[in-house]
Amino acid sequence: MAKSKRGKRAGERKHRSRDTNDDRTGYAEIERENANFRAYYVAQGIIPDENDFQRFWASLKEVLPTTWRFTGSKGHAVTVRNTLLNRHIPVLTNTTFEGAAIPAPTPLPWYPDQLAWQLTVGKQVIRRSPPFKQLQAFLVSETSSGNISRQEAVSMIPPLLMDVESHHTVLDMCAAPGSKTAQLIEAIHAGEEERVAEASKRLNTGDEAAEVAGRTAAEAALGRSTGIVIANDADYKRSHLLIHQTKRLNTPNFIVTNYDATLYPSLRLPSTPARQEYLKFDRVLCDVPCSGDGTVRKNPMIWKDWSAANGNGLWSTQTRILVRGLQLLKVGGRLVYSTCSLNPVENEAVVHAAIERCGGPDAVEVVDVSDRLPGLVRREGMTTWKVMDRDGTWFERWEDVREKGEPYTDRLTKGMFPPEEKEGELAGMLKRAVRVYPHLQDTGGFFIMVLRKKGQIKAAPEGEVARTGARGLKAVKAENGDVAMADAAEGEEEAGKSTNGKRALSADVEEADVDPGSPTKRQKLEPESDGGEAPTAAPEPTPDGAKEEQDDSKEGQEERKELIHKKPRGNFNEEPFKYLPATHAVLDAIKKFYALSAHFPMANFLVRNAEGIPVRTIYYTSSLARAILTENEGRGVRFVHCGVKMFNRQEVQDPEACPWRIQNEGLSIVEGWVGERRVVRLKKRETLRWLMKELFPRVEDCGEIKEQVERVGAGCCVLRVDVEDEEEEAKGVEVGRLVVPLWKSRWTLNLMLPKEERRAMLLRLFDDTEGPLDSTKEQREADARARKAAEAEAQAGQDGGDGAAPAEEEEEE
Ligand SMILES: C[S@@+](CC[C@H](N)C(=O)[O-])C[C@H]1O[C@@H](n2cnc3c(N)ncnc32)[C@H](O)[C@@H]1O
Repeated sequence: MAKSKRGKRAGERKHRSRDTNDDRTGYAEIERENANFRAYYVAQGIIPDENDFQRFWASLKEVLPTTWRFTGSKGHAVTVRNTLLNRHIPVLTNTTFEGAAIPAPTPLPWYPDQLAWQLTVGKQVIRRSPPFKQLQAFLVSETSSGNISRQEAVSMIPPLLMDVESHHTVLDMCAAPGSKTAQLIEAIHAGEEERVAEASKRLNTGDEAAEVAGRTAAEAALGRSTGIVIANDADYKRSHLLIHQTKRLNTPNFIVTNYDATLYPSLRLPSTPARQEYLKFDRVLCDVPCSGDGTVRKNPMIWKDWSAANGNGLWSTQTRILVRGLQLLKVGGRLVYSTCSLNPVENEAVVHAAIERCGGPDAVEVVDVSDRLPGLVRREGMTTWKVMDRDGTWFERWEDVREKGEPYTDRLTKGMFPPEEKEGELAGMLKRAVRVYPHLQDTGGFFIMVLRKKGQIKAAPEGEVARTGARGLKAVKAENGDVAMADAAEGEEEAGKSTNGKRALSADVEEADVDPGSPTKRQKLEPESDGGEAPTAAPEPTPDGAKEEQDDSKEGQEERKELIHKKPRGNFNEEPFKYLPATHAVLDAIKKFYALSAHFPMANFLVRNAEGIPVRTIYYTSSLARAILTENEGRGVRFVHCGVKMFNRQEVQDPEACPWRIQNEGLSIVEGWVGERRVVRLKKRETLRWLMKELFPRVEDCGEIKEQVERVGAGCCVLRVDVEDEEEEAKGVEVGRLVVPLWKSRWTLNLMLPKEERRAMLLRLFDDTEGPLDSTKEQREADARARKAAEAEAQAGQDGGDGAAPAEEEEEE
């Protein structure tokens, strides 16, 4: 039995050989071996059993399976997943290629609801086997419409261990490109569809008494999530990747910032005159920059570039990010620290040092997650390891480094070493880490540790100077094509600079004086240790540091003055976020036209210009996002993004039509609150197919919805699709419940869907591989004739023509 399993596996491998799978230019030539890399991990004893190590080492040379997640709200993700399950999997099962059995995709056993999958066949098979080709077309189409996200399996683990709830404040400190951020956003919105449906039924039937007592935020009464995800990245350009990655999630509970996470500022919240409140987080993710050697299967360049110095050089930044994360965490809150590195110096050593700096196990504990994610094969954390200097000298204890003196004391630091008490509480806690090795279940390598803050912390200064900083930081390709930063020239930096000064990697640091309670000021207060003395405790930044905000010295007053009307400095070019008054005339007109429910929070709309004028686009944010943006306005905070496009201005000639059309992005937020008079209901599958297929279908051909669209009149309305087709559903093709903005011109209709989404839906729901039809010439001519007739009518003193239908695809701002 075991033999036949191995045989099959070998067959699979045959199809995943580098020749067929690895098409990336030049990668095939890279030698997949590095004696130093191997010797390092043998010496570290990360996998003590020799045979096990051999398997581990061999697996690093294998090409990684393709893995993906179904994304978006759970209901939607499940609908798209069902197409894979019901339409593709039956055909793919028992497929052969050149006489060998080809494995169908399988769900990752530990990922909830079968929403993450892996495929182990090579590209050649995919290209040449018809069922796999069809699968590929499905994956490509759903990826381009944002329903599928390609993500490394192991990279999906950290957000699952964060236990995010809908009211949580969540900080993702090193977030770009944002695959984990997307999972955190999904977690914030989990269960929302059901809650909103229930609230909408309750409030729209006038049962206002049923508004939940004690829940003050407008969202809570509407069933919407009240939490927020703040995603941050030090790299300004990469912070924009976060906007792209999360675009299809259309969340108003989301802010992107651009800071060096070691210096992340305390953000203000609405306060009383007596006390300034600051934002603290229920959940923090520190998915820190790392050497990335766990991603070597995907990034073969690591075979060439690997060096122990990479890991040593990152220890200081990683530790400082983690300490800052713990400071920003609420007491009782949960922080996940993760890397795609196998190196204990970047993993257990960082957590160990950070916990010690924050007051030890009494203040911060490691959470035992061994019973979580059943099906995920893992190994426990390490409690002993050694540190290797870049010249190859190994050290078992910090004392040995001190004995040898320079240059080692310049390059290594005490915090890189394991706990002295091997049986102590901290060492015991380090075992609770989750180490995932590539050979355990055919993945990349990953490290995860879940921490809980037990009480207020006062972070001690860095006890030892990590003198491994470098002037230049070399980019190392890491997971998701991330650029992880590793030291290029370890030890080149002057002694001491990397502790209190900023590393080359740091974001524009000028903004650190945004908040008197920011870590920069704190660090200025921290005396530089000579490497052996007991560190003096430095207070945790605000809110405990709110006292500093009350500093009435001349210096303090000057500092506060400076904060007013400050602009973020450096390469930062973002328009301001200006909220519209709820009574703004434009909002009033919108409210009337769409007959918006009185419950909809009209105070949460913003525009992106300094004057606060609705020119082209109106965005919507959650109430908490509004509180954060407005409280920190003028403080120079580097906010990069917030808000979902809700209304776009459209030129219309019909005076009855509102020029502000609902955007597809914002529709799911507002649709439940749009009055019946601007709603059209569709029940037949064929009507939907036709509306998707035709770019400009004529009103007179609308069949079941003709009367309704004539009734709503010109402008934007909400199309509610609720198709019941048992026959198709039995074949696994669920339409589900859909809501789409529909533009009604005088003679034609236009479904306001982005092109890729329209294509993906045509393929998924109707097996249509051609995509939408441009309106036929005939139809254009008919439209032109109709327009002419309308003009003639207008001239004759009757109604004017209608505005041009908006383009099919939403334009970018
Ligand atoms: C491992 S990647 C993060 C991957 C991301 N969490 C995901 O799942 O898509 C590390 C990120 O940290 C950023 N980074 C590096 N140094 C940083 C710092 N000091 N503060 C904040 N971000 C930093 C890098 O630009 C990079 O995008």
